[in-house]
Amino acid sequence: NITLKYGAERIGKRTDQPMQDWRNYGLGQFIHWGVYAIPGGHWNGKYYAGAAEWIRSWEGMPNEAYDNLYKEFNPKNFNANAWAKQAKELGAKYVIITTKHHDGFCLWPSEYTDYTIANTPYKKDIIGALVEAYDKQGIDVYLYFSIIDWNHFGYKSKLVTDKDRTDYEVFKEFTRNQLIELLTRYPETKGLWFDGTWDAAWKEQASYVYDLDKELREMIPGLIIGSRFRPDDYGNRHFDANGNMMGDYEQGWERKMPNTIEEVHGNDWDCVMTIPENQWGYHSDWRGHVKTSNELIEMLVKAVALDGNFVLNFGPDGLGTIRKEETKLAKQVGEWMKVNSTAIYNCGYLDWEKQDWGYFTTNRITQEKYMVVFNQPISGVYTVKTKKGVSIEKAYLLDNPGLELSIEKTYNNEFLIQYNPENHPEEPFVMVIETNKDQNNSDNQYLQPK
Ligand SMILES: COc1ccc([C@@H]2N[C@@H](C)[C@@H](O)[C@H]2O)cc1
Repeated sequence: NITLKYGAERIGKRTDQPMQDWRNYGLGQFIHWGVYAIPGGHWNGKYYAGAAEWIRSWEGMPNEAYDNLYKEFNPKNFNANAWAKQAKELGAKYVIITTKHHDGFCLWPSEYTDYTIANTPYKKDIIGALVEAYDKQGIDVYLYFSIIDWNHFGYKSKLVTDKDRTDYEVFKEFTRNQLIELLTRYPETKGLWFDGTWDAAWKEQASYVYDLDKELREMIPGLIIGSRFRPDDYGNRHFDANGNMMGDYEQGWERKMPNTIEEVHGNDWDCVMTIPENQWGYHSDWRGHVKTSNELIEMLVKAVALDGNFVLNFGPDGLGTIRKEETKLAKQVGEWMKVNSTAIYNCGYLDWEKQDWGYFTTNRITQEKYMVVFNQPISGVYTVKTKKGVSIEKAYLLDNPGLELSIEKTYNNEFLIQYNPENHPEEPFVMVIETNKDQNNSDNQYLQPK
């Protein structure tokens, strides 16, 4: 190990209640909304093939044109309560909302720039309305904040000249002011989801970011910040020069998933996922593959089975409407969650060998074990390899506990559960398994979920 002044502040997982609550969410919702939703991936009749929230960087979109779009931002269909209600029905336990994306447009009336919602025809505080609406639904609120800010004169991707450096100092104070402003205005905030921290300029700011991180955490005890925020003494993000994770969970899985528990290095982590292949902000013409509910459910279960959270993104359009494809998927996933969320909420990794039929999850509080089935074996035989001395005594469907499934124990301590449904299930289903080691959990000493 080398000595670091600005390396990982902690080795190992946080064990405080706010972090345990975060760990037990399972499913979250991402909201990407801003002025980029007005063009929705098109300009002058031309189609922008990139991610819609990046359209300002496209040569087909003059900066001048983009930077004036806010003057027509007037989402007359915006209804924060409707969004929060839909998220509740989806089964999301937390929401991450873009306060400011790379374009620098602020969805709250920041006093540190004029480029905010206050100077649009809409005028009203979008973030405040969303925080209140989601809070009312009992959904914890996290704020996305882009360090990159194309609108601020002092933002630089790299520091070359002395003027770059003096301008960047102004930008650093502006960034600090906005973050303090957000946590002051919205003290219900449970955490910050930083993005746009890959620039060389930012990677040189270990000391400033270390102090800012501390200052923000002092403002809201228990505040949760991921691994994308701080650079260490050598400009490393996510993992410091000693390989220790900085921040409270790994933000390394954007539009991708780990496949093994080893890949998550024993850390907490989230996977943030788009419904189309690569659109976070609203694009009116999704091309390529659009994920089905069963694909999204499998990603959710896979994330939970590997001790992570799955955060599904929604990109409302320029008038504040959540598009029909997203509404349909929210309903489908929500219906599945109504029946099966027992295998998701408060659940995580079970260290039994992964089998082809699907994923194991286990409730961290009750130790109850689940098999979430995606690949029904033609044989009707579900193989389960437990740990030494652990035998399966009972197996049944989560949504039909009365129907006990037959279990055979083989000579090498494998268990074969037999299940042949008369008709092919249309979506993933959950089996509950009870073992000889499952003591009566009613009096367990673990903290109860909130
Ligand atoms: C390839 O570089 C990037 C940079 C930023 C992103 C942003 N992170 C996601 C969470 C969205 O906000 C996307 O715009 C994606 C890809």
